[in-house]
Amino acid sequence: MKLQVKICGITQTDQAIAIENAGATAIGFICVPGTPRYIAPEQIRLITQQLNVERVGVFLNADIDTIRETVEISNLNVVQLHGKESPEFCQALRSLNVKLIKALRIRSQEDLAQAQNYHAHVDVLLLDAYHPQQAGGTGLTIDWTMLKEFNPTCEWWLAGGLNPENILEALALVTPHGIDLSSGLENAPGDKNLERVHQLFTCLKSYQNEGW
Ligand SMILES: O=C(O)c1ccccc1N[C@@H]1O[C@H](COP(=O)(O)O)[C@@H](O)[C@H]1O
Repeated sequence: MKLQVKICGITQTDQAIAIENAGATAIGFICVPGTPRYIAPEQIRLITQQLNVERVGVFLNADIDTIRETVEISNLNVVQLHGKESPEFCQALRSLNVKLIKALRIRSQEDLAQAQNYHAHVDVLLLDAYHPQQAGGTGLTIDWTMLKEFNPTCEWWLAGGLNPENILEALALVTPHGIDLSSGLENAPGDKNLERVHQLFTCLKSYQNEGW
């Protein structure tokens, strides 16, 4: 199966198109007001109407009505839940008919064990690094050696501090179905560095050529 590559925290149309052309399979938008990469639904729509790949909205403890309205206005087809949303909440979101990603912030095997409560209710489990104050986009990495035995019954994607310098080291230790990158490809929050994006896809070509 081809590795899924989500690039998150997009705020500019030209960068979104360049990142899609570079090989991303999903483009992510931060729908969390008050955070540095936040982008309003009407602005997201202007970008998503130009895209042909998956269009992901990232939410943090939002209610179902807010998520539904944002999905409709923004023309999203994937929802990523990055807060303390319960398995029951994930199940309720199935009514929206979007692909559902649940992020778990991992600092221990106990955090990882939470995955078993979610895999029946979502399409993808996304493992991100834990930070005591910030919900995401922290640039912190997970201790990848903790994930060696991780093998849920649904797809799983790796996130947290990935960048062109460390991606091959991570993928030598674990074999996720997808990867998700944000701050490791930025000039500043919300402003992607396209040179680093191209460096990433050059690294990934060598990974795919090795038969993964
Ligand atoms: O990026 C943000 O600002 C953000 C805000 C609130 C929730 C999630 C957020 N980003 C997610 O964080 C991970 C990893 O980011 P990084 O590569 O470590 O910078 C990614 O899944 C983003 O969707």
